[in-house]
Amino acid sequence: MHVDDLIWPIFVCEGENQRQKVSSMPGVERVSVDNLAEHVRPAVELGVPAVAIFPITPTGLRDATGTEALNPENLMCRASRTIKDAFPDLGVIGDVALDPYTDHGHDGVIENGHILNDASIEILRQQALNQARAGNDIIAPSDMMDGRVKAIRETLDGAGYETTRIMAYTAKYASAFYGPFRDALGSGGLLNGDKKTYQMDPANSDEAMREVEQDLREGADMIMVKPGMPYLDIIRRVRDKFAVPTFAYQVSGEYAMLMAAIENGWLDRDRTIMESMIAFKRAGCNGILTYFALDAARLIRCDR
Ligand SMILES: NCC(=O)CCC(=O)O
Ligand SMILES: [Mg+2]
Repeated sequence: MHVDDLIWPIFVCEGENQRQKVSSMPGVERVSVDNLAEHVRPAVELGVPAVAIFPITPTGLRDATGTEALNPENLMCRASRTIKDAFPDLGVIGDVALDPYTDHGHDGVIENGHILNDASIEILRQQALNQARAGNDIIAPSDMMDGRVKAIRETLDGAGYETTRIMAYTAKYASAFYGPFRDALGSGGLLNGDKKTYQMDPANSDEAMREVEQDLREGADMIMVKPGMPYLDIIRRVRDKFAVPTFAYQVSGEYAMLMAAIENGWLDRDRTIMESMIAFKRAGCNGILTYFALDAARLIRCDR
């Protein structure tokens, strides 16, 4: 386990001098762009190689097709430029999906209650390009539409962003463990229905193999399994079958669950955090997206 294995997800909000607590994720904050460089400085100092930005779009900027996702001045783009200006060597990852921008909370566009796969992809490819132009090093499509990796790769290559990498949220399960994240983004109350027609069934493990095969064929550089701890078997299957760079996302619900027990004194903080990290490595992960990234980095460096 190395500090190099860690990716820190961060929440960015509008306003000035904001640092808002996320009640269901103790220790996690939403930070405004003016505070962002200070916020990520410890990650840089600890040697964490990358952050993943999650913007909180004000309700008034959300609409049915996620128009704000394509705005070069949106929160994601301003956050990305701010981080890159302050710390050019810190990797910046941007999610591509419409859920932070839609008024219905779905990852794509909806018609008569159904997600429109191909119409969504046409927007997602432009969203990816918008983020690449802002300086994101890695585009991380988390929408789960079929064919989006190929479309995004073609769009990036066509615009001269051949070196912008794609980390595909490939095996993203329709999970209850995302609850606190939707709380952090303020999208929980907005969501109409559920995401089961495009995210995966937790009972299905073979489908994850087909999803990985497809995303790799379409040009994904790295693939991700999400959530993390309840899906270690999927990570192991992916590593054994494909031996490609594989990442896990230890999601908000996993963080909330561990923090709740830690704060009650029911679990030992440091040992629990590190054991959860080591479990990902043992399962075959090359990297871990985790809200514990700074804590884990300090523990690894033993300078807490
Ligand atoms: N696309 C990013 C997420 O959905 C994160 C989920 C979580 O942390 O619960
Ligand atoms: Mg897929």
